[in-house]
Amino acid sequence: MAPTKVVRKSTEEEVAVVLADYISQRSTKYIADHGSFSVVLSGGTLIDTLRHFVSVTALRKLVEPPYVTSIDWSKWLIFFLDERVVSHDDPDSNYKLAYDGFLSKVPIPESNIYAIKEGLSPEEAAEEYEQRLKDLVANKKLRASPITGFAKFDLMLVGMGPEGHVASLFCWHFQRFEKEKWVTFVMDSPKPPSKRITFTFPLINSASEIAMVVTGEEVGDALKLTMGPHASYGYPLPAQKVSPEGELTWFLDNAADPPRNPCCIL
Ligand SMILES: O=C1O[C@H](COP(=O)(O)O)[C@@H](O)[C@H](O)[C@H]1O
Repeated sequence: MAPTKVVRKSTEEEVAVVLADYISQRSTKYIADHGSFSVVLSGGTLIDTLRHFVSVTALRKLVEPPYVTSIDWSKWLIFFLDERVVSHDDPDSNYKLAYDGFLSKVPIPESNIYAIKEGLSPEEAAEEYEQRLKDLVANKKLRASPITGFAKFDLMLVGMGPEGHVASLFCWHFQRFEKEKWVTFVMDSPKPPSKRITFTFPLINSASEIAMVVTGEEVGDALKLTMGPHASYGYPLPAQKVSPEGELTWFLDNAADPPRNPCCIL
């Protein structure tokens, strides 16, 4: 396992700037390596940060020069770390948030965007998404981890909830212990809407690289627990179980991790 890196910036705006550069570099690297760049998006504040009553995604710098023209978007493959079981035009849909703030502004081919299938039950939607991932691995559109056999995504962009959840893997829910399934479902998410599908930890941790993008003071307490000296004791928060085969980089702002209490300097 590669060491964890921490990139801390004063403001969320500065985080958005370094994050765009980081993603652009990874895009170049993975396309040169195997001809495509598989990116997994979270929902929540990663894709829809409410600031001054305006929705702005942490990926907003990617849709501006120089990245909007310098990145080879035709080689990107987009997946969703978790999704709410709602229609694609529902305001709760992670796909809709990602589409409105990011995907509609860059020329990623529609056929490279792997959204949840509409009109299925949560269980059916999870099975259908898992099968689609397995087919992509079988057809060599996605790589497989030589260690776990699960799909190996190039980059996952992961947010964290104020109580330490990641994807739709919540503290007191059994889904966080899943070992076999690639994608599972949730019927009673404590954060609405209740019905969701989500990547499991074995799939998440098979990734080449994970960027944890965590900004804002609401997540400060969970961040202290996740990255502080007692991180490995007791009942770990879901965020503490993020441990990819490849590199893990935390992108933080001062609101999440104030400098007077820098729990996160490794
Ligand atoms: O419900 C969700 O929550 C997590 C964290 O969201 P945040 O708004 O607290 O950052 C998010 O990563 C996930 O995709 C989403 O469905």
